[in-house]
Amino acid sequence: MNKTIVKTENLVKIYSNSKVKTHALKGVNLEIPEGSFSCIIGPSGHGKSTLLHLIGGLDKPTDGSVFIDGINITELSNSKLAELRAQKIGFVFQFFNLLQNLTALENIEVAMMFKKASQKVQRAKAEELLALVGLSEKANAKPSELSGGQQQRVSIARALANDPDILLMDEPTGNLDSESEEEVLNHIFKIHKTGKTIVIVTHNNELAKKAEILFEVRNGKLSNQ
Ligand SMILES: Nc1ncnc2c1ncn2[C@@H]1O[C@H](COP(=O)(O)OP(=O)(O)OP(=O)(O)O)[C@@H](O)[C@H]1O
Repeated sequence: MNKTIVKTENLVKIYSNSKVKTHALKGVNLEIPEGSFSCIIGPSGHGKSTLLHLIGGLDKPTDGSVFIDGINITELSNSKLAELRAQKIGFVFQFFNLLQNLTALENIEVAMMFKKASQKVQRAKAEELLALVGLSEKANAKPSELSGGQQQRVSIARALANDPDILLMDEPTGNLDSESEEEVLNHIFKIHKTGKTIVIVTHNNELAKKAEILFEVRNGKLSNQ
């Protein structure tokens, strides 16, 4: 059994907007082993993205803790958290979030901005990652010149730029046709084989069937808790 790389303890998230309070997570405990492939499923609005964002340190819980590789990230300062996120976690979103004025290659290089490596080394790494997702010939294309599936493959390459241990994906195929979806999923499976821990929020039943671990979120709780 591999060591636990992600752990949550009694994770609670309440969004408070003026008069309305939404109890998005009501005490989630989970453990994810290093190198595993997990999916988070469940009905719309029940807390899946909230859980993923808290695991990745994109938002703070109202109560409870998130441990990444044994570090309680809920206790870190914002700058330490940003550092840990950059080193250990890659994110892929449904709508790609690429910078429109930059080429595919530059979008990947930007993610390495905070690294000390020379520009030459960063370019070589960006080229290697574009090749990994099968897009070497699109290095100089802007996002608007790429299909949805190709844009998502660039955003996966960008998420890998700092060689993170953990890849978190929020409905990575939610905006793709079935052909692009299959292509993107094949790249995700290939990346999993390199030893990365992968966690995907998805409504896609076929993808969920392939998960080694399935977490079902219902009404802010895991369905087995
Ligand atoms: N920033 C926010 N401010 C206030 N409420 C929020 C915010 N983000 C999410 N919520 C609320 O928290 C609850 C859980 O939302 P979340 O996005 O985690 O659900 P989800 O399961 O990922 O849904 P979907 O499958 O539709 O993406 C919902 O009631 C949602 O309206």
